Amino acid sequence: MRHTRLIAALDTQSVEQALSWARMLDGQVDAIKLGLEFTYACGLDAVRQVAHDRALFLDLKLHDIPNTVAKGLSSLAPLGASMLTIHASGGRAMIEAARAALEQTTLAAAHRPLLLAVTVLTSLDEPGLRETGVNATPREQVLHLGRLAMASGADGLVCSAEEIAPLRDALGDAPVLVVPGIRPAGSSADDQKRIMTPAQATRAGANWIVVGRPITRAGDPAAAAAAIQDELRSA
Ligand SMILES: O=C(O)c1cc(=O)[nH]c(=O)n1[C@@H]1O[C@H](COP(=O)(O)O)[C@@H](O)[C@H]1O
Repeated sequence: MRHTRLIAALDTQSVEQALSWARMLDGQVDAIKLGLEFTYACGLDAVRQVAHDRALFLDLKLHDIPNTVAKGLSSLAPLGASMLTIHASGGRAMIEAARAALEQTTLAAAHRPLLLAVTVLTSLDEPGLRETGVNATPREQVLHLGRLAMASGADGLVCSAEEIAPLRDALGDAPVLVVPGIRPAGSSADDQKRIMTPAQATRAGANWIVVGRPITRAGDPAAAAAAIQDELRSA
C-alpha cells in the first residue's frame, strides 16, 4: 500500500519563526514547504538557511511566458529543493520549457527537483472557478489540466483530495500527487474550499499531503504533526 507522506507548510514572514517550526517538526514531518509569503519576505538565502539538510518543497507557483518560467526555474534549481511548482494553466509550451530548464540546470539527474503542476487551487469551489471564465467543475478542470501537465513533462500534480480518485483512474500511478486543503476533523477550513481529512486523502491515494495552519497554529505543532502521522498510518 502507498505510504502518504506529510509536508508542513511553514507560512510566515519571519526567519526565526520558520526555523523554530522546522526544528520542532524535525522527525515529525517528511518535508517542509516554503512558499510565497516566506520567500518574498525573507529571500532565498533564508530559504537555504531554513531548508538546511531538510527535504524542501519550494512552492513559488511560477506562471509566465515559457522563457521567463524556464529562466526562473534555472535560477531556483541550485537551491536543492526536492519539489518546485508551476501553474498548469500556463500551458503546454510553458510546462515543456520548465521541464527542459530543470533537466539542463540540475547537475545530476538524481538531484533534479520534481516539477509539480498546480491544477485548480484548493481555495476555489465551482462558483469561484466559473468566475474565472472556466465552465467546468473543479474535478473536470483538474483532470483536463492534469492530463495536459503530465503530457508536457510534469512529474506530478497539486490537486485537492477530491480529485485523487479520478486522476488515478485517468493517469494511473505515474503522477506524484501532492495534496493541500487538508483539515483534521474539527479544524477550521480557513480559506480552503475543497478539503478532506488526512485519513480520507491517504485512502484516496495521495503521495504527499500538505498541512499548514492546522500544524503551525496549534499550541504544540510537533504534537499536531504527530497526530496527523498517526491518522495517516492507521487510515
Ligand atoms: O501549491 C500548494 O502547495 C497549494 C496549492 C493549492 O491548491 N492550495 C494550497 O493551499 N496550497 C498551499 O498549501 C498550503 C496550505 O496551507 P493551510 O491551508 O494552512 O494548510 C499553503 O501554503 C498553500 O500555499
